[in-house]
Amino acid sequence: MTASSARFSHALFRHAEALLSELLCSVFPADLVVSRYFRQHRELGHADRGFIAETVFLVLRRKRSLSARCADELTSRRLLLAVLACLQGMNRRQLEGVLSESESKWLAQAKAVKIDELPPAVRLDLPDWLYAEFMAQYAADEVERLANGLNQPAPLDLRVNPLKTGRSEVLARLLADGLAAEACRYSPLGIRLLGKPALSKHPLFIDGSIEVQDEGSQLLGFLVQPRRGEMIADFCAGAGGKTLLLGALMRSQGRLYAFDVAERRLARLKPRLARSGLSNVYPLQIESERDVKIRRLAGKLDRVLVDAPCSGLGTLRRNPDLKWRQMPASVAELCAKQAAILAAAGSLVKVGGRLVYATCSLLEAENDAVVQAFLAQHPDFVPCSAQDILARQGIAIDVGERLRLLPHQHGTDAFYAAVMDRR
Ligand SMILES: C[S@@+](CC[C@H](N)C(=O)[O-])C[C@H]1O[C@@H](n2cnc3c(N)ncnc32)[C@H](O)[C@@H]1O
Repeated sequence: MTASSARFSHALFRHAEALLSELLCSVFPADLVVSRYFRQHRELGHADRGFIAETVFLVLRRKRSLSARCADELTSRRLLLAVLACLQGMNRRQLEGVLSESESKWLAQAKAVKIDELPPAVRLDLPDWLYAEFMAQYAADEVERLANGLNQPAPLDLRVNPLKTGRSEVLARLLADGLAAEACRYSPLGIRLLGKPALSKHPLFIDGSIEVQDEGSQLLGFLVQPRRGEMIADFCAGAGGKTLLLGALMRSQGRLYAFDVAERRLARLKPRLARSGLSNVYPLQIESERDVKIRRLAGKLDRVLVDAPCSGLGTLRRNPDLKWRQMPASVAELCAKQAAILAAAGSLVKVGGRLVYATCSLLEAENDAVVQAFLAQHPDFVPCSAQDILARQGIAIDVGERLRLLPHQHGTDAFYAAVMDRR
């Protein structure tokens, strides 16, 4: 039994069932649906929300193998019962009051299903097309480890804001507050929490000393390696996870443009900027990568980060629903967009400047293929070793030229990055 299944009650089951039913027919990302559900049910406390969210996310992660257990009756209720009994280890006595007589019999059969005998894509909870992609890219035992890594929940990582404080001060404060935390393995500014505490009211969060950011995402900022006083663009800034790090590494000196096509996302950067104490960030909504507003910057920027819109399949630990939403056709559309954005972003880089292309995808089509095509058309850009750039900043990681972070190897979300300097 997990810690959270110890909280089980009929009322919580009903909430999990209602939320899962919404999730299974929603066109919106799971995290949005879950947040909306909790806003509508303010009576639920932090621990109850934790139980409900953890349970429904586990169903989303393991939906394919759970469906194999549910056989012909695939309802939210059965998926939930299967997750609680087969994966959370709850017994009949604990499920008493929820289980009907006929469900008891069915659950015994569901538990008896031999997972090892299911086809690998079913057992690993991957859609067939994604399993085939992974098998084309990795050896079979690596696919097994990768899928298992992607099927784990992600830890909660923080990034310390060096404009406000230092990592050891933050660690000491968190420990004094009773929060289990440790320094991250690679990022010099990273802290990994060992639980999932609510942080939005913590004084260190409110005063901008910390931000929530996966350690892998932090490493992308170090690949850009911004310097004080430079002109830099975060081309796909979104809500600014990486913008804030770049600005802090610039010590708030110079000019950092935060472009994005999505006004809603850039709006979420504003309160974070206010907390961060940065004064060198210029958010700018653009119509597209060809927007005339950015043409005047052609050839003028020292560094440009392209954190490209992508399938997000490297973030399955946090967004398990993505693997059931993405399709080869949606990935093909993204690849065309990525190529167009990279070409536009590259045109802003000055001679001697740096372009970093990054995704949180695991697919070669969104990663190396996009970069190789760009390099073939732009001989003035030369690839640089990600490993060397990080080593020069005291970050020891064995990745080679292109950064490829994998959950089961590095404990981060999966990220890809290529660094190209313009000659
Ligand atoms: C991977 S997300 C960026 C996440 C962000 N960098 C962070 O660290 O929080 C990709 C972003 O690209 C933006 N985007 C999509 N098409 C774009 C385009 N043509 N030009 C610039 N940004 C674009 C999306 O709105 C989205 O915010």
